[in-house]
Amino acid sequence: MVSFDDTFRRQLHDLFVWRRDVRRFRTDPLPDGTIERLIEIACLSPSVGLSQPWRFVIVDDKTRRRAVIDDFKACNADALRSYSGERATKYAALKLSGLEEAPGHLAVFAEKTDRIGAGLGRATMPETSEYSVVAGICSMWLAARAEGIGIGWVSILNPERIHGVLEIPASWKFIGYLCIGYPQTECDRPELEQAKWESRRGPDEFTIRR
Ligand SMILES: Cc1cc2c(cc1C)N(C[C@H](O)[C@H](O)[C@H](O)COP(=O)(O)O)c1[nH]c(=O)[nH]c(=O)c1N2
Repeated sequence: MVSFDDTFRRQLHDLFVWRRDVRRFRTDPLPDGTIERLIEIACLSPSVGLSQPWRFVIVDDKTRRRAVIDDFKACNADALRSYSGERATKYAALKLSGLEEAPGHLAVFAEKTDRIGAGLGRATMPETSEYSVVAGICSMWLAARAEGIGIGWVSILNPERIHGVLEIPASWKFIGYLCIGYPQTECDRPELEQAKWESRRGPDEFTIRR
């Protein structure tokens, strides 16, 4: 049996508050095996029917990394064009990926056709495969922060191009691209809040009763 005391619960709460989406990384390398260990933690996460649909691609190859960075730049330029006025000025000033500096790159996919789990829980909601993979990413995100490692999720990418760059099986669905490394700074507020793009709102705004 394992039990958790108040001290642990307070620390866990601090972990939730202090986990950040990190875009500003130090360039020093991660100790060998760090990403593999974070993947192990992700694999402890809940998944629909225990289907474990997560698929991880550690991207070390410089040419592929460069192609991902180029894709980010193209997608980010497109995104900027969708804003105008003050929003466009603000958007242009945001740093929305740490792809250039982060020592670790990890692409995450969902395999929706695998027989693991025998389809349990997915018949009416096939999207639960993707939800399961996101649950895995969240575990990894928190576990990393507990060791002072930052993760930044990059979604400003073209999934088809990422598939091509990484030569990924067609049945894997792209979920997200993670930058992993040591953060330059720590903060208890999202960077988008600090940049006055959006602010974190209270749960009352998102909760109803029936
Ligand atoms: C699915 C998904 C996709 C993205 C993100 C998150 C998630 C969950 N976030 C990070 C996002 O901006 C961030 O989580 C919020 O701003 C809240 O900040 P903290 O994570 O609390 O620091 C994110 N950030 C960024 O700079 N570039 C990106 O492309 C994305 N994409």
